[in-house]
Amino acid sequence: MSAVVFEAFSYAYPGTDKVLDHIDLTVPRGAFTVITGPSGAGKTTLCLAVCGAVPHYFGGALAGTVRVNGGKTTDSTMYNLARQVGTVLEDYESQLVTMTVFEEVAFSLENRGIDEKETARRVADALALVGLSGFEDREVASLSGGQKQRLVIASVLAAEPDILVLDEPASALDPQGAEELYRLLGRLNVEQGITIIVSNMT
Ligand SMILES: Nc1ncnc2c1ncn2[C@@H]1O[C@H](COP(=O)(O)OP(=O)(O)OP(=O)(O)O)[C@@H](O)[C@H]1O
Repeated sequence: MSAVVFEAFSYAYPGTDKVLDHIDLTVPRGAFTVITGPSGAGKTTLCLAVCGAVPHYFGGALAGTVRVNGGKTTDSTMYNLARQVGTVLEDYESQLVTMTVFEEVAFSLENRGIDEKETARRVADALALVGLSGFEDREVASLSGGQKQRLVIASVLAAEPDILVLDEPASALDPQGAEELYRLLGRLNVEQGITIIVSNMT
């Protein structure tokens, strides 16, 4: 079974013309896929379709289907999809909701009723994966932009998704930061077997 399959998928936001028109795309399990296109091409919308925000959050009109791990996104909830798909928005700072690094990664786990011991294990593992071990007590506001982005990646990894979607993750990074980010994503792909989908401006 493929990780993500778009089948003749078209989509318009409420009140707009089609933003995506008849997309056919198969992302095999374990792939590292880069979606490129100019500004306004629909890269963000495509990312939002994988995590289910399109159409669950935005509404709008659609045709065709998007399947994640075989199931249609429209048959699932965003909550259930979040366990399968970790999403890092281009404006990743908007995903940060707590004071400290530990709380940030623990937040969604505690909301799901995962016990303290398992939460501590997952937080430690996720922070280690992104190179933020030892940052647990740091205030989120004190981190650099790149560190904040890695914290968001750790927060979504703590849910142990098998697919990671990142919308233009390098857009706010300098060349060295972008290289480090892609090295991290490569490790997550090769060592953790996570399917990666990244959008990137051409
Ligand atoms: N919430 C929304 N409501 C209405 N139209 C939208 C919304 N979000 C995006 N659009 C429109 O959908 C089209 C595709 O936008 P999208 O953000 O997916 O493109 P993009 O390729 O990610 O662009 P960029 O590289 O500039 O971020 C654009 O014409 C945009 O104006």
